[in-house]
Amino acid sequence: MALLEVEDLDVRFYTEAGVVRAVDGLSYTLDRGERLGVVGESGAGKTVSALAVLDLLDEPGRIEGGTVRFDGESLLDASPDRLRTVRGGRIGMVFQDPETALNPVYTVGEQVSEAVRAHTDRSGDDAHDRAVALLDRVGIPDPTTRATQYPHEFSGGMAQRVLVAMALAGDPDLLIADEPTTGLDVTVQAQLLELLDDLAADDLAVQLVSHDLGIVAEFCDRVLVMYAGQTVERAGVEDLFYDPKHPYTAGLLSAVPRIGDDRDRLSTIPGVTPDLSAPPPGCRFHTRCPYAEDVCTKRDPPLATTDDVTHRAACLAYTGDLDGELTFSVEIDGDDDRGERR
Ligand SMILES: Nc1ncnc2c1ncn2[C@@H]1O[C@H](COP(=O)(O)OP(=O)(O)OP(=O)(O)O)[C@@H](O)[C@H]1O
Repeated sequence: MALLEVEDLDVRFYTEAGVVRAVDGLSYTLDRGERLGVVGESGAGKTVSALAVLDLLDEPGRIEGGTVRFDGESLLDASPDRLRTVRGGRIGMVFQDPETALNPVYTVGEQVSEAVRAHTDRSGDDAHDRAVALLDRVGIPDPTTRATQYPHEFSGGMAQRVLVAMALAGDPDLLIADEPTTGLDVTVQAQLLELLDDLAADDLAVQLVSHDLGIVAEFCDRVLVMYAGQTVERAGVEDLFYDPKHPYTAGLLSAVPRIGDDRDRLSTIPGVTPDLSAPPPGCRFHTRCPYAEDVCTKRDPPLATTDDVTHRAACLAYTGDLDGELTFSVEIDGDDDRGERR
C-alpha cells in the first residue's frame, strides 16, 4: 500500500469573479521513502493541491471531490482533532519564506519546543532537549546557543533549517516541502537540498513542490507535471527529463536556463496559463500548444499510457486522436536529442 494516495482531487475557489477550478481530477501516489516532484508554471495548482492534501485550504477554497488516504486512513473524513495530529505530526510541512513562518517574538528554541510538545508526549526540559537535538539534526551549528536566539538572528537558509526541524518534530513519514529553497542563494539552496536528501535517505517520503526543474531533476525519483490544475505528465525522473511526452513538459524543459546559455529561454512557451474560472474547452493546453489540432479544442485528453505504463501523458497523441505526429527536440546539456513521439 502506498503511503499517500490522492485520487481524483478537485479544488474550487468560489470568488466573485466566478468559480476557479484550481485543481481538477488530480491523482497520484507516494511510497514510503519516495521523493515526488510537483512542477509547473505559476498558477498550475501545485500549492493548492499540497494544501488540499492536508485539508488546509482557506476560504473561499473548497475540496469538491476526491479522496486523500495517508497510510490507509482517509484524511478528508478525519475529525479536526485527528487531522491536527496527522498534520505536523506524521506529515511535516515546510513552506516558502521562512522569515514569515517564524514568530519574531519567541526564540527559535521555544518555537521548536512548542512543535515537539504539540506532536509528542515530551514536555518541559525533555521537549527543549529534543528541540536542540532537532536543530543539530538539521545542521545548525552550536544548537544549544542558537536555540536561545530569535529568528532575526538567523540567515534565510538557517531559518529554513529551523522550519525543517519543526516539521520533523513529530518524526513524520512524509514531508511536504513547497518551494523550500526559493529565495535562498544557490549555495544555501544546495546545502538545504543536501539536508533533505539526507532526511529522505532515512525513509522519509518527500513531496517537493517547485518551479525549479533543476532542483527536481537532482532530488526526485518521480515527477508530476501540472498545467492549469491538471496533471499533464507523470513519470520517473529520468524518463521525464530525457524523454518528455507532453508538449508542455517539452516546452518547460526548453525553458530551463542552462549554464553558458545567454539566450532568454524563459519565454519559450508562448502565452499564459488560462484563467481557471473559464478554462479552455478540450485540452487546457491547446491554446498554447504548437501541435494542437481541431480535436484538441473539443476533447479533454485522459492521462494515457505512453510507451511505458509508468510514463503517462495527457495528450491526444496517445489516444490515437491526432492526425499529425508529435515530434519535439529537447536539448540536454547542449546535445540535440531529437525524439519522435507517437
Ligand atoms: N484564495 C484564492 N482565491 C481564488 N483563487 C485562488 C486562491 N488561491 C489560489 N487560487 C487559484 O488557484 C490556482 C492554483 O494556484 P497555486 O497557488 O496552487 O499555483 P502554484 O502552481 O502553486 O503557483 P505558484 O508557483 O505561483 O505558487 C491559481 O489559478 C490561483 O489563481
